[in-house]
Amino acid sequence: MKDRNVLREKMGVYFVVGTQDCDYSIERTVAIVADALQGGVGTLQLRDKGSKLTADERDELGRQLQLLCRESGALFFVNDDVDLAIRLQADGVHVGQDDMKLAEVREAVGPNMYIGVSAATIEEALAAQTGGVDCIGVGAMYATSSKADAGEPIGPEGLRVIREAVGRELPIVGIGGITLQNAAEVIRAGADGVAVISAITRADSPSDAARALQGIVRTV
Ligand SMILES: Cc1ncc(COP(=O)(O)OP(=O)(O)O)c(N)n1
Ligand SMILES: Cc1nc(C(=O)O)sc1CCOP(=O)(O)O
Ligand SMILES: [Mg+2]
Repeated sequence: MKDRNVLREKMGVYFVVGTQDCDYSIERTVAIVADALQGGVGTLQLRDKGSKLTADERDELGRQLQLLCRESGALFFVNDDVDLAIRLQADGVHVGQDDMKLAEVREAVGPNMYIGVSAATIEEALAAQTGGVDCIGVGAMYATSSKADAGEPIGPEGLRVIREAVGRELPIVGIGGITLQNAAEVIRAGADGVAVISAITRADSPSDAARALQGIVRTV
């Protein structure tokens, strides 16, 4: 059953990943996720943008990652692919401004799946809130090399004005270029958590990186 407070808590360290972030290797992706979950990742999003996987391979990867999440008590989200989220009965699905519209996603997934939407402006965030979204991914916070079509960085000030506009109730994560060095200012600007790819996939130890991010989120 959906619970906004559980979602807010588990979004503290939100790990977004696909094989394209892990040398296009399914085994490496699974190993990095397993290690990162040990470090305290509370939400995992499968974001497969590589198109190098067959549909069956993507489903199987999703199943493996979902099982790891269940074992560690983390939430499992699917990016973009609403049908995959439904097939796996994921905890949540994330869509951007150019993906399936929020109302259609809700119609497709029903009332019990979390829906996250991307927002870079107050207008986008308020439209998502009015449409009944469960959480927002705000970005790009900083320059990122993990998403070729990320927009201009909005920085902590961009997130702060979105937080002011939507109020305290709606869970928000910052995303895009977030590192151990700048995560604190994202939380201080009003985010409930940080969504990252490279801060974990490129760390020597994914679990240590996740643990360090969790420490920052909890103490700021
Ligand atoms: C938590 C979170 N926030 C934002 C995004 C970006 O979604 P989108 O704008 O649809 O871009 P793609 O990820 O699909 O390239 C996200 N995935 N997760
Ligand atoms: C998936 C994604 N969405 C973004 C947005 O701005 O909406 S930025 C981004 C990539 C995040 O990767 P990294 O932590 O390595 O910068
Ligand atoms: Mg998308």
